[in-house]
Amino acid sequence: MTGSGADDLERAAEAALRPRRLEEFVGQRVVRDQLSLVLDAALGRGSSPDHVLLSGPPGLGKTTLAMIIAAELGASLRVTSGPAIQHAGDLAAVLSSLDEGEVLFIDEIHRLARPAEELLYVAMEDFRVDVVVGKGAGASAIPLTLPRFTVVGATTRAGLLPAPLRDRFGFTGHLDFYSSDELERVLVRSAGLLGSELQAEAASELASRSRGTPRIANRLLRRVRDWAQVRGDGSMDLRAARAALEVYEVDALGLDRLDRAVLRALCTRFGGGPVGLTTLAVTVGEEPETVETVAEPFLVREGLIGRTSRGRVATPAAWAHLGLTPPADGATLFG
Ligand SMILES: Nc1ncnc2c1ncn2[C@@H]1O[C@H](COP(=O)(O)OP(=O)(O)OP(=O)(O)O)[C@@H](O)[C@H]1O
Repeated sequence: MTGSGADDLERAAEAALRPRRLEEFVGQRVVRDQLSLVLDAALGRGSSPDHVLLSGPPGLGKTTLAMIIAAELGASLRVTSGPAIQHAGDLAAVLSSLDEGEVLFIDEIHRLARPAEELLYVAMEDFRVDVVVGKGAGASAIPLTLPRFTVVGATTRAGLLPAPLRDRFGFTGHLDFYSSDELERVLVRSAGLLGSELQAEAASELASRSRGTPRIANRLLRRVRDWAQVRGDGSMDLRAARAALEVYEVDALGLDRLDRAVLRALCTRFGGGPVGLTTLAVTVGEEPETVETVAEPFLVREGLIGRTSRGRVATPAAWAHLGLTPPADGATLFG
């Protein structure tokens, strides 16, 4: 199976488990409560809600919430992404095709090309796009009025959004990592949707090793189901969970191969740091953005990596987790 085929299967598997309504959405209590207020008020007024910006590391539920927003509003959802919109005309075409009350989801909104971003400012504020007709001196801008719509933007890099764009969102929700208890609830719910029973001890073990991320929890659940079916007796118990985690090299803290590669490079190649993101990424053979948005948020949250002005540094916990001894001169930033 080609890479894209495997990705399609993964996406289909994810879609089957995705919560459809706000009450099915586990955790993120503050964001859910705030969002519920915005949506209920808009529904009460019979109008479109303010534009919504959702930020946070990958796999925490931004896309899921965008779909839930449309479902709660009874509106259809249009999906696009920053990278898919290369020219202002691409965005103008999407915007001018929107119907009244539709929800436009723009994933990775921080990657919008500048001209498209500036067109979006006016569209979000005034529900208008200025369509340029003609070229050079004869060119003229014709204002095209748009129906009311709601933009839901998602980003893993909120800091990259220019203030004029960020200011046009009436509600901003930041999704943070989930607790083990919350991930257990995600896992039990997903197991039910898969028609399997996940034993409590197995749920707890998987939750503690899913890096605070529902996407990872669901992915590990499917791997445990595979193991139980192929090498076990079919039950998703603690034995199946631990065996599957072993096969997929997920350690006791929930670190996967990339996480450990980053920590090991930091400690063994750079003496614990400080080292720049790009240098670290090249050493582990990944793009800097992958290391920064996929691996680091969890490693920093777990107290294994520190981000300093001079670069990334390994904490004593990182050396201990890898079973390594820090440099004798104690030169690490953390004493
Ligand atoms: N709060 C939640 N409750 C239950 N399941 C969840 C929750 N959040 C996410 N999930 C599950 O995790 C999967 C990934 O979530 P989602 O695609 O929304 O993440 P994302 O933040 O948009 O990721 P990315 O930034 O990579 O696009 C979903 O398919 C969904 O099944």
